Amino acid sequence: MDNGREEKIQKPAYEKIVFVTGNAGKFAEIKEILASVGIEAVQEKGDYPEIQADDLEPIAAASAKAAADDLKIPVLVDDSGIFIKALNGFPGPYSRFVEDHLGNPRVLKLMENETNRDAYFKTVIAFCEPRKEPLTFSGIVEGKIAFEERGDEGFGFDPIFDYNGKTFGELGIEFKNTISHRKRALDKFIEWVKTV
Ligand SMILES: O=c1nc[nH]c2c1ncn2[C@H]1C[C@H](O)[C@@H](COP(=O)(O)OP(=O)(O)OP(=O)(O)O)O1
Ligand SMILES: [Mg+2]
Repeated sequence: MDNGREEKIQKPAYEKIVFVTGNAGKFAEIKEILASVGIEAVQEKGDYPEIQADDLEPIAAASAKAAADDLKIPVLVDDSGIFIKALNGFPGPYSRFVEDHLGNPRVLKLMENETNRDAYFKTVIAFCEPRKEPLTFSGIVEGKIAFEERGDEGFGFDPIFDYNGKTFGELGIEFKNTISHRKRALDKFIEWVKTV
């Protein structure tokens, strides 16, 4: 069996890749997901500008390009957010600002009189090589905004995101990593990286 070609298809082209993020919770999830397919993620805490846009793709792409050109190495970035239906998608691309300035209790307050609790998390993973154009891979997971914070695992909005009766804060990273927006986006990146 001549599997020079087969091996190229199966094996990720990158055994090690720099992931640019200042968020330890995000990085812990990413590290585990990539490790499961034999890719070592190394965290780079650089803080690159995040442009303003209505959705996450252009934000992730611009950050990845800025980081790759500055560091002069291929990089991954993750731009994520929570989109609440009753609030017309808010906070979406402003999720970080809302986490920092309002926090979960005040998001719950905004949702106090809302019967439609539907929400989704979305992650856009952007990959960029120096002086090349970025590629993006997205994933979402649907759930509901809980009525109170529950569970202390995870980070950010995890304690108010209810997935089939339990919050991500209660479910923990191991389960979250099987169905999350981040896992779904990374799976698309992993599929792509096996083909290059
Ligand atoms: O799975 C998640 N579970 C709960 N909360 C989450 C999740 N994923 C993102 N989040 C929150 C964190 C931050 O408040 C905002 C994303 O902002 P985002 O700019 O992507 O991340 P960040 O500023 O924390 O780290 P960095 O830009 O350095 O990667 O949504
Ligand atoms: Mg950020």
